[in-house]
Amino acid sequence: MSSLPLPPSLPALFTPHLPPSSSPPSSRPFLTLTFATSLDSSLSLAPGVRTTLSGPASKTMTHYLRSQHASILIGVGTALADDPGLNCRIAGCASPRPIVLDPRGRWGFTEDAKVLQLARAGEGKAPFVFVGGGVEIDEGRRAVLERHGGKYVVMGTDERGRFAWVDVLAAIQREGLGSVMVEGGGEVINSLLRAPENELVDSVIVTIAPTWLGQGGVVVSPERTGEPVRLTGVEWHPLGEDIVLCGKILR
Ligand SMILES: NC(=O)C1=CN([C@@H]2O[C@H](COP(=O)(O)OP(=O)(O)OC[C@H]3O[C@@H](n4cnc5c(N)ncnc54)[C@H](O)[C@@H]3O)[C@@H](O)[C@H]2O)C=CC1
Ligand SMILES: Nc1nc(O)c(N)c(N[C@@H]2O[C@H](COP(=O)(O)O)[C@@H](O)[C@H]2O)n1
Repeated sequence: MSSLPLPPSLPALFTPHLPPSSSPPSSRPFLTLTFATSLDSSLSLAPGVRTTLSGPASKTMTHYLRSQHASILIGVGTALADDPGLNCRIAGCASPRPIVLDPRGRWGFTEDAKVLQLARAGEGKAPFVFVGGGVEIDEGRRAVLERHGGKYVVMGTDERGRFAWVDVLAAIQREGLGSVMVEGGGEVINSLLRAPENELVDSVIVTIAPTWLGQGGVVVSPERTGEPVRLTGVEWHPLGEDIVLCGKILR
């Protein structure tokens, strides 16, 4: 796979919004919430449809962000829709450990999944798949995952079949992963942006693409469980034709 060139000015712009390179031991991983959105707050044209929003410059930024996190997290909806690679394609950069939230065990991957192809090629890492306690794990699939260096992690779920975000972060911490970049999709982002879960978010980096996807898309709009969720300490960085918004959630 061809690698992306890293513009020398890029790291300095984003370092203040990324996990600190050295910090005292923390009780939970540093969490960066990052995604690309349209002007009408859509992540994709429709559920299950892979949709390119980022231009080349902001896509490179996303790969730089991947290199600066120990792990990258998506929901199973994104795994099924996008068959993503979840690696870092900047030459010489480390790739994060992919984590897929799959409480009901819906991800029927084979070894042709892009993330596993990349792991085999030494260009990425195999995923840790977080499944609910009631899931009957397919032993063939477990073997495929473990052969590539991945694994299933069994977690407790709430009455709606969801993981509590504090439990997800505790499990990530137990794996020795000190930071996580949450990339999507809609359900994952909306569940993390609502109060009180949004207290777990350390940094927000959003690529805004100059496009309206129209109705029917997967929309970022969290349930209103408290005050409106506002960012503070905001910076806007134009990258190509996109603009990248960085900030912290106002407490
Ligand atoms: N533009 C962008 O940056 C991105 C776009 N996408 C797009 O988003 C779409 C997928 O979004 P969704 O359908 O909303 O799927 P999703 O990726 O948010 O996955 C939803 C599933 O994840 C699991 N999940 C979510 N939150 C959970 C929690 N707290 N505990 C346990 N399990 C949880 C559940 O099984 C749920 O059904 C795709 O079309 C994809 O292309 C995805 C990532 C980034
Ligand atoms: N930053 C960004 N811009 C877009 O336009 C996107 N569609 C996404 N999607 C996310 O990236 C994953 C694909 O990753 P690979 O290129 O296959 O490694 C996709 O699954 C979404 O999480 N991101």
